Amino acid sequence: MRKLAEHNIPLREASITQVHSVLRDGNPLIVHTSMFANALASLANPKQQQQWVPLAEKNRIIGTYAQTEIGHGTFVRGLETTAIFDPETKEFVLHSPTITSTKWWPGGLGKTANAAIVMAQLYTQGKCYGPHPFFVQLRDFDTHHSLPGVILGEIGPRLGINSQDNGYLRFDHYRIPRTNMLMRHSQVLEDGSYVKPIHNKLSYGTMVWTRVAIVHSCSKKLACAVTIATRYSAVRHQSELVPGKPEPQILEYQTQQYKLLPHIASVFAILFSASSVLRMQRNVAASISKGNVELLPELHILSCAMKALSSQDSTQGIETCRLACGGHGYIASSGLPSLYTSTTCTITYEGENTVLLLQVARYLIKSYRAGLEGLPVLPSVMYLTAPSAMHQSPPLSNQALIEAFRISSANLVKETESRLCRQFNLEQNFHYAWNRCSVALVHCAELHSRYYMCEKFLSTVESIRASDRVRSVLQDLCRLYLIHHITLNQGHFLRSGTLSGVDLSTLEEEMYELLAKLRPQAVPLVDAFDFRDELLGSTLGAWDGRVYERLYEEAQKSPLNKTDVSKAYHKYLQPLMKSNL
Ligand SMILES: CCCCC/C=C\C/C=C\C/C=C\C/C=C\CCCC(=O)SCCNC(=O)CCNC(=O)[C@H](O)C(C)(C)COP(=O)(O)OP(=O)(O)OC[C@H]1O[C@@H](n2cnc3c(N)ncnc32)[C@H](O)[C@@H]1OP(=O)(O)O
Ligand SMILES: Cc1cc2nc3c(=O)[nH]c(=O)nc-3n(C[C@H](O)[C@H](O)[C@H](O)COP(=O)(O)OP(=O)(O)OC[C@H]3O[C@@H](n4cnc5c(N)ncnc54)[C@H](O)[C@@H]3O)c2cc1C
Repeated sequence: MRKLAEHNIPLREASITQVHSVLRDGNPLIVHTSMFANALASLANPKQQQQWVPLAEKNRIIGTYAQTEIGHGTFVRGLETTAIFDPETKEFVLHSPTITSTKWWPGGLGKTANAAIVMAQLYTQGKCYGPHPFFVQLRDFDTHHSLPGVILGEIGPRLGINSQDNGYLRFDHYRIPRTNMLMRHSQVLEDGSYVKPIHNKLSYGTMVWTRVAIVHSCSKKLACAVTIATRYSAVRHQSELVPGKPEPQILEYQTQQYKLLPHIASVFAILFSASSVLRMQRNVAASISKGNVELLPELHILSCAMKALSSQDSTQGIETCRLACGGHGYIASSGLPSLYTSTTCTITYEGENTVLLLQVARYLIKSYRAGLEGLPVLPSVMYLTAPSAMHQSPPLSNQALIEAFRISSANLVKETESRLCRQFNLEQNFHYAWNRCSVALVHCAELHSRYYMCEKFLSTVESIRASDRVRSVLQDLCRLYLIHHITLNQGHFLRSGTLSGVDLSTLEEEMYELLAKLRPQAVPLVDAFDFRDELLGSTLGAWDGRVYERLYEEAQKSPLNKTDVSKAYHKYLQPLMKSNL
């Protein structure tokens, strides 16, 4: 927190800096500095901001974002916590009517936070207006005791991020002033009348913002993992490449290069996509403050798409890096296990990936249908019904590969939409038909999202200001990324007829050449991420390459090594040895 102040970084931007990486296994303040700060900035009106932001900036108020309940995470409209307006006292009464309405998961909620943005079903004048955000004090600001009517606790150990206190929360007819409803977009007036927002999903804004922050953080996490695994692969010698010759660095094996280099490329692909979504988010935020919400759906879809892809790619990439380090990848001091456990949760939180991809698919199908009818569609999906430009680029050039992605994605959407129509004719119910097509719909969303990421990677590399040599390495990396993802998705390209079997063999051949060409760049590329050793926190990935010494030194710190003979020997082992069992 001192570093944030020193560098003049506003609280709500902390999560897209490296500050949180210092505490890699999560920390109790992360939701305070990210979602809570953002919710105040984007959902509170100016008066409320004056009241709470300075206190949050000074960490007098420490907040969390309490939305998910035991019974509902994905289906936000199904939340059960109620906030009923009482016009007599001009207060909202917060209540948790059922076990399933218990708030569950919020980071920092268990022991750290003394306040929360609570999402609850708003009732006024006898009508329910759906989930709305409320500023709620949970603990006394001086004693930190939970307040009467607030029942709080921690949910217990998790797969990872155990340095955070994820919590539960229940309300027993707990009263808060009317003015604690975050009123930037919708309001309840003193007489209880409800004022609608200009777009009914504006109260979901903090989720959109966090999804964008997650994309950024995923590129950092993956960058840490590839740095560790690549440096280690340059230090580690194993087996014989040529019988009788010295053991080579494991990075010499093509299979090892295939494990690492595509993920180094992926760091850039995610990072460039994150920058592009972040730019869009800033534009949309500026438009919203002028009352224009036209681009909000596009931002929602893009942030869902990029959050889903980047969390999946970084999680898989980190696991591949861990496996690429053999046995030493399994030891905690390698840093890889905690990178994995603190990244795999990004697949689930802030919108479970399948669910987010289905949001993207819904948008693709709607846009495809609108395009067919000649109705206006937003730029990112115009290609679904726009004529192909395949023939204009030299065969298998980068541009041709991007076009192949675009056409294959459009083709898949077209095919899936027909399937949806057929299914609808059978079922006579759109929702059942949708469910019967949902695996294919997720594939549509994945291919579209991959197309976007490839396109961003290529366009950024083409426009980046860099020396010719640096640009040439990035171009090779980008080419590797494109080919790698084409080979992983080859079925789609064959089905759309954009690439032939021969094309795919040619590309595969080129990929193997690229692996060899990029091998000497692997260490410089990860060194260029410029992580300090303290930040990587890895015995395998430190700058100086003293892997074995560091592993040995770290082992000395094991509490079991404090004494030669452990207490357990006297208590359990010796009796067992003497028992003749
Ligand atoms: C946080 C910083 C990250 C940095 C991390 C760094 C290090 C990591 C280390 C440790 C960190 C550990 C933890 C801390 C980090 C983060 C904590 C995570 C916090 C949470 O985990 S916090 C809870 C998040 N919980 C969700 O994420 C719920 C997901 N569930 C939903 O989000 C919705 O429920 C949805 C969208 C599934 C359905 O919603 P629905 O049922 O209401 O809507 P419906 O499907 O009917 O759609 C009607 C029309 O609204 C449109 N629409 C929907 N949403 C929109 C939006 N936002 N903007 C504009 N339009 C939108 C549709 O596109 C459609 O449009 P159309 O009609 O035109 O088709
Ligand atoms: C580490 C961590 C930190 C978190 N921090 C917070 C926090 O700070 N604040 C907060 O409010 N919440 C937080 N959460 C909760 C998180 O946002 C939810 O867990 C997440 O949104 C998923 O919801 P769920 O758990 O209800 O899963 P579910 O929705 O029950 O998902 C279970 C399965 O059902 C499937 N499914 C659900 N709906 C559909 C559908 N419509 N179509 C197809 N398949 C579907 C999913 O794909 C998944 O396979 C956190 C969670 C974790 C793990």
